[in-house]
Amino acid sequence: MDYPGNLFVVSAPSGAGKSSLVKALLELDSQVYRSISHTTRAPRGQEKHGREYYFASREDFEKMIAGNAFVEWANVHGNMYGTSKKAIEERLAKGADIVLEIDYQGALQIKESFPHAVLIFILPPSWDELRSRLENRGEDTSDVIAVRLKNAHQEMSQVDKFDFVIINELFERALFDLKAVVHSQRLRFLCQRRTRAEIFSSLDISDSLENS
Ligand SMILES: Nc1nc2c(ncn2[C@@H]2O[C@H](COP(=O)(O)OP(=O)(O)O)[C@@H](O)[C@H]2O)c(=O)[nH]1
Ligand SMILES: Nc1ncnc2c1ncn2[C@@H]1O[C@H](COP(=O)(O)OP(=O)(O)O)[C@@H](O)[C@H]1O
Repeated sequence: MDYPGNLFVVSAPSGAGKSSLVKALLELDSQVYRSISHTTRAPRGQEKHGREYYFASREDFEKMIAGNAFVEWANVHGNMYGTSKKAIEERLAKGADIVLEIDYQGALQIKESFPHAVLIFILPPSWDELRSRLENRGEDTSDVIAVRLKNAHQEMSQVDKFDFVIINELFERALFDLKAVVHSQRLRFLCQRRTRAEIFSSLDISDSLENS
């Protein structure tokens, strides 16, 4: 499968700041869209169906798996999460850039199906900071936080399978790094994904290089 749009995958342990960073990126960059995943997790306080996630029953989620509706899915912290084909294929085919906020299992599945996908891993500066971000977010019970911190060890051990690592210590610095990755991929895209004729066809220099 190959598409003209760029596909960015952002993974991180819970609380590292991936949702905040992706949200800030989208506010600054109108050419990038966030894919909305399906999940069996219950909505948090402010979350809305169709905005943060499509919230689904386990039964409906399993029907979607059986119907081959997902490009990737995984069980994360005891809930099912998946990216539907519908969520990304139409937009990518139109040349839009898509960002997926998914776990490392999903990220690795995406790389298999979309070798051009750019995998970005966000790390917190320390365990203490990760814990305090989860606690201060105030969305999860202490049991849920404990599971997420425990799973963070396994998740962080996957970091070397990613193309880029961003340390989210100072938020603005991490956002700058994320923007830099997106920007550099757009520039690289020209050479990676287009023939020379396609690159030159939009430029005045196309004729002079035709026979070289
Ligand atoms: N594989 C996969 N993981 C997902 C998807 N959507 C979200 N996740 C991951 O599931 C994990 C839990 O997400 P969430 O419940 O929103 O909690 P948070 O990470 O604490 O914000 C995170 O690692 C997400 O990146 C998806 O469509 N596929
Ligand atoms: N660089 C940062 N410094 C301090 N707090 C941060 C930083 N980045 C994110 N946070 C806060 O940490 C909490 C977790 O961030 P969030 O984006 O929800 O993480 P994730 O999506 O990875 O679970 C939120 O309350 C967020 O406002």
